[in-house]
Amino acid sequence: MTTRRSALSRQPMAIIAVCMLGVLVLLAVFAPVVWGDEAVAADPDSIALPLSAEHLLGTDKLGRDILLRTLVATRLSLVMAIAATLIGACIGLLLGAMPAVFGARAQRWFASVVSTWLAFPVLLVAMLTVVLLGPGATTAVVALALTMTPSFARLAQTLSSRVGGSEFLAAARMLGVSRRRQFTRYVLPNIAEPVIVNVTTSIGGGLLALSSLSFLGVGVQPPDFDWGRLLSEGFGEVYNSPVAAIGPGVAVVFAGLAFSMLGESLAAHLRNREHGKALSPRRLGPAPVAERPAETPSASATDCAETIVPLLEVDGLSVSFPGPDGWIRPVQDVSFRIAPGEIVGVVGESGSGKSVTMMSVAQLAPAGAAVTARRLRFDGEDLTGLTPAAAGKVLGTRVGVVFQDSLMALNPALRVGTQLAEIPRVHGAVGRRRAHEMAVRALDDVQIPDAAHRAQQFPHEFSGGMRQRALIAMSQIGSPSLIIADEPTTALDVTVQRRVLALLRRECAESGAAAIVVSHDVAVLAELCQRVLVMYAGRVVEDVDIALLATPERLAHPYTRALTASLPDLDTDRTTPLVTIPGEPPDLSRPITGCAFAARCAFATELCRTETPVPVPHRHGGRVACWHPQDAIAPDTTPGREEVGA
Ligand SMILES: Nc1ncnc2c1ncn2[C@@H]1O[C@H](COP(=O)(O)OP(=O)(O)OP(=O)(O)O)[C@@H](O)[C@H]1O
Repeated sequence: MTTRRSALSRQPMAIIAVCMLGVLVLLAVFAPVVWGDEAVAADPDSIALPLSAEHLLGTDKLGRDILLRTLVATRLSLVMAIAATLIGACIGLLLGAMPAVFGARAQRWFASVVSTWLAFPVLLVAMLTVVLLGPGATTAVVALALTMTPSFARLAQTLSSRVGGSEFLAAARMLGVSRRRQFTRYVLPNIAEPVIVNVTTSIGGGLLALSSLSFLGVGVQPPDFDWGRLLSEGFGEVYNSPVAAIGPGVAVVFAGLAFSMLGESLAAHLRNREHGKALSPRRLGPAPVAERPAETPSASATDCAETIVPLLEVDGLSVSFPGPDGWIRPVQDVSFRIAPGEIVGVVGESGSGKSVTMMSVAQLAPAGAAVTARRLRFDGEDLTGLTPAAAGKVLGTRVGVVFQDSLMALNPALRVGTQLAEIPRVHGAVGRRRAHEMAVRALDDVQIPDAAHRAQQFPHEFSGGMRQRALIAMSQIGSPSLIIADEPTTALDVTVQRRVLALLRRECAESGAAAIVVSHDVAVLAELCQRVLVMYAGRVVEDVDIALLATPERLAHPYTRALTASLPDLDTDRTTPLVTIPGEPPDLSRPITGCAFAARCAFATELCRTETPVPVPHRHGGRVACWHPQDAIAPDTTPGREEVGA
């Protein structure tokens, strides 16, 4: 709550809006008390006076001071606008959000009522109300509330439809939570914020609408007066005293602006909060770049396959996100190479930075990420220092990405075939018909039955496995040299997983594309990959031949050993509890001294707690970043490590 208040109080627009509202509230409370009598008492000696020092806005035809009347009218004008908006919002919320806790039939009925109501012209509703109730302040409030109700209902309907289909509400229903409680505890809190923002801005609009009604003579009736009434009277005298209409006019604009600005500030604040409570990068200073000890050769320079020109070469990749207390560093000094046609796995505990690393390589880092690298080369082209947009252009169709969540990765509003065809159309300047043929062929290639028909369908009409295959087809359609698959089978059941994996392997074999496959699943990687990068706390701690995962005693890093024992695979008995690695991964928002795994490692020494190990070539043929590698093949003779011992 403190954060929320302080974040809002940093917005200049919010400060101005609150000051303006403060003035209005003071006037609404005190003006009628202080100037109430003066504002209504006629003075025959001061009839229709022009502006003067005594009467800054002149007087009306009964000799009353127009400025004082404007100030006194603040209370009635605000109360009416707020009341009408709140009534409209409450009825709208009931109509729009209540159906979420009833069945689909009720939702359809309520949706029809709201749509019909929305179709009525606003003026017609207002006129009808006046005809039925007769002119007056109450009528104006009712008329305004009735015209506001359907738009609030539509907003609530849209917002609550997401909650209506949510699993937590379904669970509440199953638990027998009453409808009233479902509405107040489950639906309302989840739609409250945007509704509150809308109510605030609507009060500004309501003020204008009420003033118009009073101006037209169907709102507040004498002897009562609001700003609209005063405007109407002022316009009546516009030829004698043009300033008479200025006061109430300015008041309406002032109050309308105050509410609109407050609403906008609230909306901006909520938008910012969606992106986390992070400090702005400007306040945080430049993003940190991981230092490499001077005497250590670059990991990529000592990497395997020296003779092969790598397809992808990543050296010293670091990714940071602005956080509430400083930079969060989920990826630090990551280096690796991928040879053409090679399939490499990436494994590590949740939060170890696998996805952020690979998405950063593909120039798809999440918004707000600060990505730096000493070297980033793809297919002979140097991407170092390019903006993500420029690097993304270079990568074009040469990198295909298979995302984890196929439902989120596919555009729900476009047919699957159209989405696939978009790639050759945009990147290959291929004609519409040819691009569509390519899309159908790509779907057929990934064994989607009746591909021509399926291409016409929307993503929600596909099963999870089919969507994932469509994503693989999408990643292939541009004939990429590298596929980055981020947990491509996590959401699928075991049988479908195997089919999707076989497909991915076949696609890579046929096209000769290299692939990076991020997964929690050792079996997935074992079926696909030749090599695996093991990540811990944002660093690659071991780079090892996939075959060694089956023989943990030959793995060098204590973390890799613990991880292979803890990760489930396709054949894991899910009814028995999984082995867990004792301890917690480190907090990435704090600087880590030494090896990040030291606190959880049985072999850690003082050196591990003070010096960060970098990946160096190891006798198992890969690389390992550990002061005490554990493989039992031969005693550790790595220079500089003898004195530490295991
Ligand atoms: N948009 C973001 N803003 C701030 N921090 C982020 C953001 N995205 C990721 N992170 C940070 O990066 C860390 C690594 O995330 P990443 O998704 O790469 O982990 P992962 O190893 O792929 O985990 P998982 O296997 O659960 O997907 C996260 O724990 C989080 O702290």
